[in-house]
Amino acid sequence: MICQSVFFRKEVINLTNVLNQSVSVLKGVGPKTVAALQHLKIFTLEDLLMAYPFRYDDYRPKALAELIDQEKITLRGTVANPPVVTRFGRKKNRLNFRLLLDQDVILVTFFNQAYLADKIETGAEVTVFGKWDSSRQRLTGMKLLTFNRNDRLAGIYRSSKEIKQTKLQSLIKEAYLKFNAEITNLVPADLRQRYHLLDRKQMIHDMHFPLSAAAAQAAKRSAIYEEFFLFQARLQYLKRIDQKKSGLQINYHNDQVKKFISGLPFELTTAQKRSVNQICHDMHRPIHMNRLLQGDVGSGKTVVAAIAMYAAVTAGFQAALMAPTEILAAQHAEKLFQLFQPWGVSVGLLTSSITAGSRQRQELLHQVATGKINILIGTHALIQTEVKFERLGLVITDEQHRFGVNQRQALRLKGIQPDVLAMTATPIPRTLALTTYGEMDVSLINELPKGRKPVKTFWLKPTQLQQAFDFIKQQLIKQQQAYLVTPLVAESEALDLQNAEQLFTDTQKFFSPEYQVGLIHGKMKSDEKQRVMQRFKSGKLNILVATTVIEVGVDVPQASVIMILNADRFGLAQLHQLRGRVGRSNLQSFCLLIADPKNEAGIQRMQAMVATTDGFVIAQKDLELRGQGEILGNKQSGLPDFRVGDPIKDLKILEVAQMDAAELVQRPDFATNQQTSQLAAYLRFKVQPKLSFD
Ligand SMILES: Nc1ncnc2c1ncn2[C@@H]1O[C@H](COP(=O)(O)OP(=O)(O)OP(=O)(O)O)[C@@H](O)[C@H]1O
Repeated sequence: MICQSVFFRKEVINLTNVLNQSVSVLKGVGPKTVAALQHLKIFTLEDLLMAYPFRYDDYRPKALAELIDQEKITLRGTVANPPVVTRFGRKKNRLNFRLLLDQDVILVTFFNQAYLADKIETGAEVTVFGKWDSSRQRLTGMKLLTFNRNDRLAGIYRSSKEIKQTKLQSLIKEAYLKFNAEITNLVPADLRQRYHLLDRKQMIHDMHFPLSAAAAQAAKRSAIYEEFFLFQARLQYLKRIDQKKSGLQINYHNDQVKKFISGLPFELTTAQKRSVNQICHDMHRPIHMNRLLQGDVGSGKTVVAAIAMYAAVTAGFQAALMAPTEILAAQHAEKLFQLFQPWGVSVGLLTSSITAGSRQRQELLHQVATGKINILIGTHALIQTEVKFERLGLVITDEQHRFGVNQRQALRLKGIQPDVLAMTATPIPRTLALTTYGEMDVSLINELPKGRKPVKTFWLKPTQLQQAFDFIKQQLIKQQQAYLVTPLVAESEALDLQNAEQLFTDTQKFFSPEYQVGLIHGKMKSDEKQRVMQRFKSGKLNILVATTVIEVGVDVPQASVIMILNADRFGLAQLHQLRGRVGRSNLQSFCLLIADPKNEAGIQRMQAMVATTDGFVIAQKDLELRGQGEILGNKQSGLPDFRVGDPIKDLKILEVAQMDAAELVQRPDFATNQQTSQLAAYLRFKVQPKLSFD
């Protein structure tokens, strides 16, 4: 029995390997085509087979009576007169001929395809795909088809300049014809039966070459389930491996950590305490920690991270903190420096503006490598190969969805199994959180520090700008500070900068000479930005005019008002982040949204912001509104890219597939059970190379 199952597993892996071969095994696929396919994220035969069409063109000839106006259809008939080519404009032409269909005659027009004239002979039968105009009884030809009795729905794929539609279609066809025997089911039979899903081979066939629209639809339903199921299974499998693997045991000094906590200028909230306990418990276990710290803006994640880092240092380890922007890295470094100085913990800051090869950089790297620096903070500069730690025990990533999985893995590579803590303020609903962070354990900070007052939010029209300025002045009189934010409005960065500069000038005019105004934007050099930020923090500047560079994490508790111009240009998640820059102390804070939205979605976004300050409610609303019109900051949700499934539109399928995958993969007999061994082998194969750094 044991022998059999081992043999069975080996065979499965071999089969998996066949489809994991490079596309170069196909006829006529040389290095150029390989490179072109790679741009479309197609590397292996399996990628090619799973590069599904985004729509279908119907190549089955229809009868005139069946046609609907403006529909793309195919007609087959006899050419009634020789084609006439008329030239117009500089390089344009039109080709007209009449097509006889039983008793009816219709006009066919091809634009700028005069070369087709040679192929259209009077009396010959032709098949034309095009757009039907019923009022003029005219077909605008798009394609002259070579008639094939088996023609059906033709898949239309995402193609590129380097690799054209027809080439892609023929490659997929070839891959399917040659290798379809290697396609094996990954979703176990009982789940396929339960949801009436297609066999995988049939599904892939019908996704590419469906016999009917209904067949394509059924295949798509199965493909969406499979995609979500495999995604989640992979995350769960990673988690399973992580749980089994031995990790670092960080024997921190409990008394020292307690002392450190009681030395903080405030009492931790219950949610912060709970998170600290969970993190410390994980670190102490000889099992690898992979935890997500989720908390709304201003909920106090940073101090929790600081306690974890301090704990690691008391056990003789180093810790690293990776932030998404230089401003944020510098802010963290400054705060942690102050916090840790009395405790004899050394903090270093490494960013790309400390230039390569400079003395300062060499010295810092040396101190990190020899363990003189206990805590290193930085941007993605931390993952460069030149950075070597003496004894890295804990890695923290801030706003982790901004880092790719590879970047996170590269940082982990730097220690021997360091524990990992990721922090995020993105309040995504539970189901979607599972999709993004499914392989992680989660600590949730679901309360704000005591005494915090919800930020009062007002929506004003651009004509009320004067009133807004007056209101801001009242706050400044009370020694408080203000942010004025302009979004990226124009296509060109230069124009955006002009907008910010204009606002800066207007603001100065209004508030000078009593109040000092600063300007910060993405085009400034990083040390310049930091200087401006520093002046704002120290209170030398009363107002900071900013583009969205201040969006994440900036912490200036004395700032109590934020005004956002053209607020309807932002997505809800981004507005919530921006608003989170105020309300970070006991001061009553205000958010003024200046907007004149042009569409319903914009109006609803403004209303949602006024109605609630709860990040989870905002996130839910964001999902509902998504797709209704262009919004900036769409990428903020941090959701992975799927090929066929849409995690928002297909949320129901996502939920079911996630639950099924999680349940299956965590079963003790997952790898050996006949039902799931195929899937286990597939996951092992998919996951293994990526984990080589472990
Ligand atoms: N328990 C607490 N009581 C009072 N103040 C606190 C508490 N915890 C944190 N703070 C303060 O609240 C402010 C916000 O905390 P922090 O910067 O850690 O929030 P965050 O969760 O990282 O926010 P964001 O996601 O917006 O960056 C800081 O000034 C911090 O010193």
